[in-house]
Amino acid sequence: MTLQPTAATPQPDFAPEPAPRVDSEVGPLRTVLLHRPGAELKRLTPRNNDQLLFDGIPWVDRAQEEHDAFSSVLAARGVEVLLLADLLIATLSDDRARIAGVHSAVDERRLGIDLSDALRSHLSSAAPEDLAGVLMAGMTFEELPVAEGASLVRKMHHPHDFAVDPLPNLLFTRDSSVWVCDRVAITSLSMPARSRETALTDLIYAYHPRFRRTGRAYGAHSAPVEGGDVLLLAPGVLAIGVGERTTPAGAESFARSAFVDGLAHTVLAVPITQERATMHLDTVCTMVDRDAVVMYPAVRDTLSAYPMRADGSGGVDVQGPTPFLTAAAEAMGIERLRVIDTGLDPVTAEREQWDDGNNTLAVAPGVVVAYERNVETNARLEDAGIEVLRISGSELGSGRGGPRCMSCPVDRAALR
Ligand SMILES: NC(=[NH2+])NCCC[C@H](N)C(=O)O
Repeated sequence: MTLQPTAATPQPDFAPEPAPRVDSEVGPLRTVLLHRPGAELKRLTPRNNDQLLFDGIPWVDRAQEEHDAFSSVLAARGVEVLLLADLLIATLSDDRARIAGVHSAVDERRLGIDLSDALRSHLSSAAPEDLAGVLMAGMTFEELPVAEGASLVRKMHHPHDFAVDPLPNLLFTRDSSVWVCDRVAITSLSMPARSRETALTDLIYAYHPRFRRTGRAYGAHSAPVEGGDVLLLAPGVLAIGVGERTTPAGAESFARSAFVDGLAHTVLAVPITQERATMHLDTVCTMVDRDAVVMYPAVRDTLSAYPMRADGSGGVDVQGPTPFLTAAAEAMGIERLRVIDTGLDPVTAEREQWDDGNNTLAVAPGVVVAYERNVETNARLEDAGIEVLRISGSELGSGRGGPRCMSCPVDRAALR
């Protein structure tokens, strides 16, 4: 029986768009979320850059030029580029989003009651662009729109201290949300310098009209999982790096919730060294084709995995450890996962790994965006038949992230 709409049923006057989804690392990229670096980078100084997870002080204008060129390369390949600031500003025109946004920025433990009240009421009436500006770039005590001498906190802080911390790592949109199938997971970032980023992605996905129909993955879990650790090896197969950022509890909870939601049948937890150079799995390994990865040679033979599957009664069955490449191929249902042999001497390999040579963003199977500076790795990728779209990253790279870190795929076409 076909249900006929009653007169009271409002009819859409256009066919609804198919819901965005991401099932793989390499399916043709249709839509991606980037963040064009802005005023938040101007907050970096030699005194705070370590804490804010930058290895240098970027030249902001040049970083923006490099980023614009990155966006253009994607757009030229037919990718729709969404910019986080644009989405945030549009989101903040919704009053509920504005209230939540103000709440996320004002920390009573830092500001005390008087200053918090004053800042909340100021931000609540700010224009969406101005509120978005504060949410991203933070605010110093000197910039507080509150009369001098209003509170002890105000008097005793240095004018350049942050009343609201800046978020320079917003640039790395990969980490603060991750799409699995047709759902988005707001991650749980482990470093204090980044934890507030997810308040912004949470707002965007909750209130931006574009994502009204998007469901959530990973729910309100809080065990640390960062998107840079999550690789969608194939539909239904995830690899999750466990190291400096994602914890064993994070990987296990993410797997459990993916099984419950029917988003994956196998999740491989992959231990990675807990150090700055390898803060996420995508710093040592990214997919460049349906069945191929580029991998830091030093981990090629040692990377292992704990395969997790649903145990049939709501829990997680854990196996391993076993070699990563074998476990991945088995879960993906392929004979073997090809590793593009970068054949580099250990010193060149270490230098190019540090400069995000292994951190490529696939725009289609066999087509990746990579930093041009990693000359040797890129040459080997091309020898293996991968098309490399080079971008410059002399300034962008100072935050220790490459094309994959700087992008969050929102929609990829299915692999055939
Ligand atoms: N997916 C990635 N590898 N992201 C890189 C993040 C870099 C950032 N400065 C951090 O330390 O958190």
